Amino acid sequence: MDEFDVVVLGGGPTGENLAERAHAGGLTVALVEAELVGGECSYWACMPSKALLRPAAARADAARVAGAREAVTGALDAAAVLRRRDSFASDWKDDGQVAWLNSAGITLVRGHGRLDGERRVAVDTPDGGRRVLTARHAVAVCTGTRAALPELPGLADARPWTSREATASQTVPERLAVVGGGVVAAEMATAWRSLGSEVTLLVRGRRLLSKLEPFAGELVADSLRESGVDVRFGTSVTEVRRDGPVTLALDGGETLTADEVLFATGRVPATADLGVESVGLEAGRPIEVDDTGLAVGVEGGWLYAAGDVTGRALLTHQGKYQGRIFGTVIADRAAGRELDLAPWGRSVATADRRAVPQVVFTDPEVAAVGLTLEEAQRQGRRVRAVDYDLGHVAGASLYADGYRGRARAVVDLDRETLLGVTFVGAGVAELLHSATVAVVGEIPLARLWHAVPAYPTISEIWLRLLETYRG
Ligand SMILES: Cc1cc2nc3c(=O)[nH]c(=O)nc-3n(C[C@H](O)[C@H](O)[C@H](O)COP(=O)(O)OP(=O)(O)OC[C@H]3O[C@@H](n4cnc5c(N)ncnc54)[C@H](O)[C@@H]3O)c2cc1C
Ligand SMILES: NC(=O)c1ccc[n+]([C@@H]2O[C@H](COP(=O)([O-])OP(=O)(O)OC[C@H]3O[C@@H](n4cnc5c(N)ncnc54)[C@H](O)[C@@H]3O)[C@@H](O)[C@H]2O)c1
Repeated sequence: MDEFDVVVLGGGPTGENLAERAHAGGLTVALVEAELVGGECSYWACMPSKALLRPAAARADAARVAGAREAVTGALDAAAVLRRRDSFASDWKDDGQVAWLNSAGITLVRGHGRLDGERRVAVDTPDGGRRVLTARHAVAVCTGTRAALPELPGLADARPWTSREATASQTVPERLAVVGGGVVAAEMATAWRSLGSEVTLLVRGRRLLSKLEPFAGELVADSLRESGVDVRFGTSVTEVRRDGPVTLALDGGETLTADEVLFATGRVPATADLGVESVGLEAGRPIEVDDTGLAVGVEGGWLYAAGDVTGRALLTHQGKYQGRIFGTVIADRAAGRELDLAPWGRSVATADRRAVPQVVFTDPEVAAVGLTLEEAQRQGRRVRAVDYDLGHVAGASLYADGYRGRARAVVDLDRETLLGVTFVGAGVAELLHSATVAVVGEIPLARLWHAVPAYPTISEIWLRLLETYRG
């Protein structure tokens, strides 16, 4: 039997960060990984998807500026884009990340791990063996999610793409059907259209990106349509059949034939085959945690979870944030050090509730942090939405001819601080951190007037939002 202070289950970005912080706090740590160290993000999610999207954005930026436009008349070189994507996915090899684990003093145990009662993890190792690890202080579950596929006749036999194939495909399908209206659907429709696929986007609901401000999905849908994507709202797939190409039966009675179909229909937490029943939790459900990472409903204060598997915020940077905080908490509790549990304190993941930033790398980009107007109103806050057309900002009009975009700030009228900010437009991704700082810092609008944006940058949107609020 192997004994460590901490056993981390899952070596994605969250598990790596949690392991590193626990080790830096003086503990011995084993990290159990069933596939590749680095997790979904490195090989089948953030990195390859953004590598697929970046060439399209670079080309579109140039094509929107007279003078540069004339220099970018050809199509993207799909083979070169896919090769660059491969290198960002490290050719699906994890040597670099394993070297980092070794240098950080963390013990890697390869294999599929399962909880096996209190403080125990049983690992099925690749050589067919079984290794039981025990944890003196904590087990941390960081196993992430898997793609969710709906129950549809014929789907399993039709070999649909999930986010994995959509980010790793070595060929560009001539016709691609995309099912879903969330972030994966919008980004992957953008990416594959830019590489030459005829894309049909089948959205069950009435809008794209429904968790964000409504104008975000509207601007992205308009632009997808202009790029040639056939965007169909209020459309559901009822049956799937593959005989060479794939044929989708749609609820309106029509059929659609494509070479590949991507189901981008959400995620399920990776707890189905994790032995969670052995500690009294329900398989297939997210592991709910408190703000220090402790699993709710498990006695003894030894089981932690972080990242996507908790369902708190399905984003790499939020998982890493939780990993940093919860790893430190585990080390502090083991050493008997006092925790700082006040909101925004060192030992609690307050930002998960108040200030989650996200960039959707479509064209236009969507960058948002904190609450939308609808969420703030649902919480009963006294708020006002301040809107501004980004195209009217001097820096934006220099950035692109006919710049199209919009910004919204959600102002807490009682405190005159910001609860949320959304920017939609080309090149807004790098603006987002300014908004995150304003929301996390609860900076009064009266003080924001003194944060002077450089002229002529897109950041002048801050000044315009403040002027619009003042009236
Ligand atoms: C297409 C796509 C694009 C995305 N783009 C972005 C983006 O641009 N920015 C962003 O912030 N987020 C993005 N995300 C979300 C991001 O990928 C996740 O939030 C992030 O990967 C979560 O990290 P994690 O460590 O919690 O889980 P994961 O990255 O899923 O890692 C979990 C690890 O646990 C391992 N594991 C699971 N079960 C076991 C077991 N029983 N035993 C041993 N090991 C196990 C898995 O093999 C995996 O390596 C994207 C997601 C998708 C699908
Ligand atoms: N740039 C980024 O930050 C980025 C990129 C990709 C993914 N992610 C994260 O990954 C997570 C997963 O993204 P996602 O797009 O897979 O999930 P999602 O929950 O954002 O969207 C799922 C979509 O599928 C639809 N859907 C669900 N079941 C369906 C069905 N049976 N038939 C038709 N449509 C159905 C939903 O209505 C929704 O539009 C998100 O939380 C997202 O934040 C982030």
